[in-house]
Amino acid sequence: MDNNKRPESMKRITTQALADTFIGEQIEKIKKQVGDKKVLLALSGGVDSSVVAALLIKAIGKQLVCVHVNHGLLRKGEPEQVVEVFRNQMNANLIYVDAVDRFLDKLAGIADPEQKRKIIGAEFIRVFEEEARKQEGIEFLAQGTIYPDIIESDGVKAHHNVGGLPDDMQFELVEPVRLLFKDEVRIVGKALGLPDNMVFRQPFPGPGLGVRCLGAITRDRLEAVRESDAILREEFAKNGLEGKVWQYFTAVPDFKSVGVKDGARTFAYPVIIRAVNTVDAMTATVEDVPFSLLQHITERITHEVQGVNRVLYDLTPKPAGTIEWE
Ligand SMILES: Nc1ncnc2c1ncn2[C@@H]1O[C@H](COP(=O)(O)OP(=O)(O)OP(=O)(O)O)[C@@H](O)[C@H]1O
Repeated sequence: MDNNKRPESMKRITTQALADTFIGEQIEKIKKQVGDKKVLLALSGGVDSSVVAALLIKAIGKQLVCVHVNHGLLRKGEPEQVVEVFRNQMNANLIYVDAVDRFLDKLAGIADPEQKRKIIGAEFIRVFEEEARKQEGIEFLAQGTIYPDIIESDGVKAHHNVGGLPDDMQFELVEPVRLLFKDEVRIVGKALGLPDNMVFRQPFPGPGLGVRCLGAITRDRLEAVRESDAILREEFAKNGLEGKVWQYFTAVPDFKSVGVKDGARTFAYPVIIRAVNTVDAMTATVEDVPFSLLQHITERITHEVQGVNRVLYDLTPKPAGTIEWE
């Protein structure tokens, strides 16, 4: 049987009951595959790796070693939430790596988006590899590969997660959600007791806020992206747009403009708001956000976020613009 093909008889997981059955089956499978050995997992706090972590914790408890890398490019509150949910609530074996300085030092002065992405990806593998080498007796690597990853890689085994590890570090893979579609992964995550804001999280680029802090990343602009993004998310949630708008975020360009505050001249950065809807990410339309809400968000960002004196709303559909700015 082709392990990479979803059997036609497999029912779409649409209810908690179906999710519970799936969870029960996977726990048995994982126990059988892993035995008393140790499993390593890179845990981003995104839906896929979080669901895999929760499943494995249920199946093998502390035999799972989760590694969460804080590279400084995560959204506000995310690294804290990973620690709270997995270490404090689920009692998981979680290694939290503070690699903020390491990533930001490597990225200093790098303005080209492609180069930024490459540096972030390569540094992530390096940090993960270092942590893996500190562990003894790891035989398995768990991954949040999902069915679209397999379909997109055309049946070739998808090492979508931590591909790039050196040859002497090849582990047997544990991929319990590999035959599931995203909506099913979310239902399974909910059945496993993961918080809604983790399970129904909007898509987030791999390089994180790094590609929303446009041009060469600086700490002040990165904080401006993180804080303005948190305000945008809070206001969208309060005003019924969370779960309705497909993706929304802020970006901060690397130029300043003149403004005025308390009667004095300012020279500070603008924040760009983007809020789009799409079916397949190939094209996207701009959300018609109520003007009064945009005004309120502008008021909050210009008052609460350091070093910002303007807010712009990106009205560009895809095409001509892409969803992300970099
Ligand atoms: N900061 C991080 N710390 C630990 N692992 C990470 C981190 N960022 C990414 N990963 C690992 O790389 C995988 C792929 O990351 P990517 O950002 O492409 O997200 P994804 O495919 O949507 O998965 P997820 O929903 O788990 O984030 C993640 O599933 C996770 O295993």
